[in-house]
Amino acid sequence: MKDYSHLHIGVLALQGAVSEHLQQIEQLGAKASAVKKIAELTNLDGLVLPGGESTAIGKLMHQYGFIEAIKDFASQGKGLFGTCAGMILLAKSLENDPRVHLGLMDITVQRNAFGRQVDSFQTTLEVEGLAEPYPAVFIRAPYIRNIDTAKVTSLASFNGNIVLAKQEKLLACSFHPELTGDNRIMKLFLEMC
Ligand SMILES: NC(=O)CC[C@H](N)C(=O)O
Repeated sequence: MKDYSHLHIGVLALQGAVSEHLQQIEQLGAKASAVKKIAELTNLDGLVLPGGESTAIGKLMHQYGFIEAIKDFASQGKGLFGTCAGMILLAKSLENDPRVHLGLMDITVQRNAFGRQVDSFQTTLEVEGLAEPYPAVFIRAPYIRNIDTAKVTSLASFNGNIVLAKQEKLLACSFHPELTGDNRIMKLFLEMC
């Protein structure tokens, strides 16, 4: 197994699925910390923005100064991985919502994009760079409507919509990679960090 013990990855712990991410990062051999204050960003190599409720997380991020602090973190070349609500937080624009939170990634994201009937589901995805299909769990998930193709690379699609994309050291996915035992997407992120 590859050694990631030199990496220290944070998980933004304002709301949402935090502990599963911490476990997955540790499973891969990196150091993992829950981040509740901006001072805890110091010395991290990367940060996961977890799934949850993007409006709630965004509000708390504004309240605690995380918007500026995370933009600054990204400008230092540190990695950011937005999963589900985290993808919404990274997006430069939202299709069905006037809000922009971090606005770091050149993608347009549609919230709750799969509608009510298929609220939550699991499927397998072909992912660029992975030899075997990846089991992906979607929970009231967003997807990417548009990317700036000069800057962003699509790594996986589902029914013609992008659900995993990368832009330099930013990674965003629609699904919850922390909810299956399969840590290959997290590993992709550690490689970027
Ligand atoms: N599982 C999730 O993170 C859901 C995201 C949520 N629907 C939102 O808009 O914030």
